[in-house]
Amino acid sequence: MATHKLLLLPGDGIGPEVMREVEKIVRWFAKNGIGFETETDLVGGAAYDAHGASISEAAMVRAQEADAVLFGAVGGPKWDGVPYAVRPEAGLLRLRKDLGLFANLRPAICYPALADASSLKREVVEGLDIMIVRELTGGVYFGEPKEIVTLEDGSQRAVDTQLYTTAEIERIVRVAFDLARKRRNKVSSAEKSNVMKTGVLWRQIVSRLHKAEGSDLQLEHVLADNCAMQLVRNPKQFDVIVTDNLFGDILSDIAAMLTGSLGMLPSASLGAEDPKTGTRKALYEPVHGSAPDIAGKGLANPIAMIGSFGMALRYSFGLIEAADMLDKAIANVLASGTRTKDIAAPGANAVGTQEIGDGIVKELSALS
Ligand SMILES: NC(=O)c1ccc[n+]([C@@H]2O[C@H](COP(=O)([O-])OP(=O)(O)OC[C@H]3O[C@@H](n4cnc5c(N)ncnc54)[C@H](O)[C@@H]3O)[C@@H](O)[C@H]2O)c1
Ligand SMILES: CC(C)[C@H](C(=O)O)[C@@H](O)C(=O)O
Ligand SMILES: [Mg+2]
Repeated sequence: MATHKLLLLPGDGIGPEVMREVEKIVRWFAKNGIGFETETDLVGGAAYDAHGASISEAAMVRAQEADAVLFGAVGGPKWDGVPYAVRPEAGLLRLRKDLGLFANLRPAICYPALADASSLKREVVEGLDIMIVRELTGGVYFGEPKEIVTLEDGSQRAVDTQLYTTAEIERIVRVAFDLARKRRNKVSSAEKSNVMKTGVLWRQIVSRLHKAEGSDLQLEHVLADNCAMQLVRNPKQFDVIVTDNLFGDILSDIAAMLTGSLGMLPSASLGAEDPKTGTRKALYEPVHGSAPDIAGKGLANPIAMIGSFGMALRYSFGLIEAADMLDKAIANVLASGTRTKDIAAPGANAVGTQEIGDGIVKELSALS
């Protein structure tokens, strides 16, 4: 039996709570013929408290050596005063950058049972299945200079730099084109070419690549602010949305609410394929954060985290049947009315984090 090496980085707040539920799923698959070898390490505030850094060098080595990293969430008010370079979120940014995880796939799928849990009307979201492809290692998150400078008069000036190169744009657009070909053949490219030079370059490159390599696909350019509005007005017009790091961060939180809750959206962060081995570095994490307002109460929805493991089965291990089965198990649990508070109907009884994990394990057994 092949054994897949997983590094689990639960992190802070609800991170460890949702990771515990994934571990139940991993154990179920291990018992049923898909072997996983897991290691666990610290990241974020938990790593800062232990080592004074938001990820240790040893954990970075483990991440480089793993077949896939499962990441919970980092951050929280406890670390508000921590210096920028070692704040909890820096650990996540370092993992993305050092592992070269430039392609962040954030699927927003409205499960049939949740069409009434969305912020929007049932008919607007029923059957929704869109894929946001977010560039993850460039843009304003990493551009230099990035600093706060104190001026002569004692006042300060803060600078962040939005920077993109041709190569960075080309590789993320190719990921979006490839995904669209397996879906509904439509790509919407979101930027702000009306005010940003990076947006102008982005649009030029998307148009050029479309002509040269993607003429089988339908392409539209959409300004990012309009894209945000259209996601709320009529999200089903989209198939694949490709966008930069910051716009992708914001648009995916909007998309999450179309599916019922931020606790529903999984993600895959992928590196380039190694031509020799055909493998790629990968990290899987929910789109949500550490949710300090509900942490420690057993209320967190673990489906975004469990769905992220499903993406690992699909994208890192090519276990499509297992991934489909996990999706079906999630859909069945939701259809049975078992819901955490964030997706429960008003007035309906909600269950806790653990009941969702247990319910999904039970469904997996029923389906197998
Ligand atoms: N990938 C990450 O680790 C990540 C992502 C986003 C934010 N953060 C960090 O998390 C901290 C808190 O940020 P925030 O409050 O702005 O965003 P958040 O995503 O943690 O929470 C926003 C809201 O969504 C709710 N929510 C989030 N996940 C949920 C879940 N699984 N089930 C039910 N409800 C859920 C929270 O209760 C909260 O009301 C910050 O330090 C931020 O930097 C980390
Ligand atoms: C925690 C933070 C650095 C992160 C981001 O901004 O990319 C988060 O919001 C996300 O969506 O993954
Ligand atoms: Mg975000």
